[in-house]
Amino acid sequence: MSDVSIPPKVLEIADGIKTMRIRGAGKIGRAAAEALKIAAEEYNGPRDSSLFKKYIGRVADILISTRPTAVSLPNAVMFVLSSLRDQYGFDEARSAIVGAANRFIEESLNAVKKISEMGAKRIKENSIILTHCHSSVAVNTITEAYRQGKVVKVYSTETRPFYQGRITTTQLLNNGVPVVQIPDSAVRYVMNDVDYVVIGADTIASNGAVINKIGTSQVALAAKEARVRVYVVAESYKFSPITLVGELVPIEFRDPSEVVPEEWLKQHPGVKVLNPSFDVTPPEYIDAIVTEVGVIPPQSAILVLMERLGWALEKIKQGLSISTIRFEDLLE
Ligand SMILES: O=P(O)(O)OC[C@H]1O[C@H](OP(=O)(O)O)[C@H](O)[C@@H]1O
Repeated sequence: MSDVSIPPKVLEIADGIKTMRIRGAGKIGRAAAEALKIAAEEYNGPRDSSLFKKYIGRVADILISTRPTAVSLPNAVMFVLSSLRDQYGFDEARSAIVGAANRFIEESLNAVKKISEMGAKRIKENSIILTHCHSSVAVNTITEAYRQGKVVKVYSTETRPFYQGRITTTQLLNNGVPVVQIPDSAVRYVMNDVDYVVIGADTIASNGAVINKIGTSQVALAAKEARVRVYVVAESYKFSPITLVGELVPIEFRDPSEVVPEEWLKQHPGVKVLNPSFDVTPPEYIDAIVTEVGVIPPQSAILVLMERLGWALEKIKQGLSISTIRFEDLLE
């Protein structure tokens, strides 16, 4: 069965996520849904539902293994796969995957729009905002607040080592928003000037802790010291069901060459480099999380999990853990 080949476009998406050509938690989730859709449409094996499900499971496993931290990835995959029913024949199974993938992508884009509108409402006139890394939800929220005439300036951190902050800076600039690029180390220096920190999230734990780009917790610490409000803008599929049963969110560590050039490392062979991609900001450092289902205090994260990801909780209760799951074995 493993002979049924996986379409090159699907492998290209998986590689794009791994190498961060495709990045940003929401985009990763939508790309995974798109990949499952392509895999279903271009399946060229026998028209047998159990072989098809096993093949889709194999694709799901490849997608999930690309990056570990953003829960939007496994949540998107689980959303699409949970459309399969035991009694489905081949055609039904194939169209269930395509339909669910389309639904995920559409609902995801709608959620981003809704959050931007709700988030912009929380910003007062004449505000100075600081953002960290590149979150498409944060960029949309800030842009919407700017269109409503509320934003006078945005500080955008460069976000070493991958410099996603430069994407934020150029996107805001293209949207007409006055933006100032700062190095990450200047966050505390400017914080007394700032009215709001607006950031995205890769994963939100059931206790309201936010896992976001490395450096976020330092930004939140500086904001707390200066009594600046911190808003997290994130879709409900960024809430992690496995954290409800005590599992930790895995933090991704990336290659040392993102931090220092390989040439420099060769010249200094004794130097060890640590390159964590994400950190954890505790709920006490966050004023509100803006989701498409409402604005909540971080301590209410569990309610979003119950309301939006009840289907995933059912699977977890049955003993499934997304971090150890192999969809290929499951979908026989
Ligand atoms: O979904 P949106 O809001 O676009 O992004 C959410 C988060 O995803 C990004 O991770 P990476 O750059 O893929 O490591 C950043 O940490 C960003 O805050």
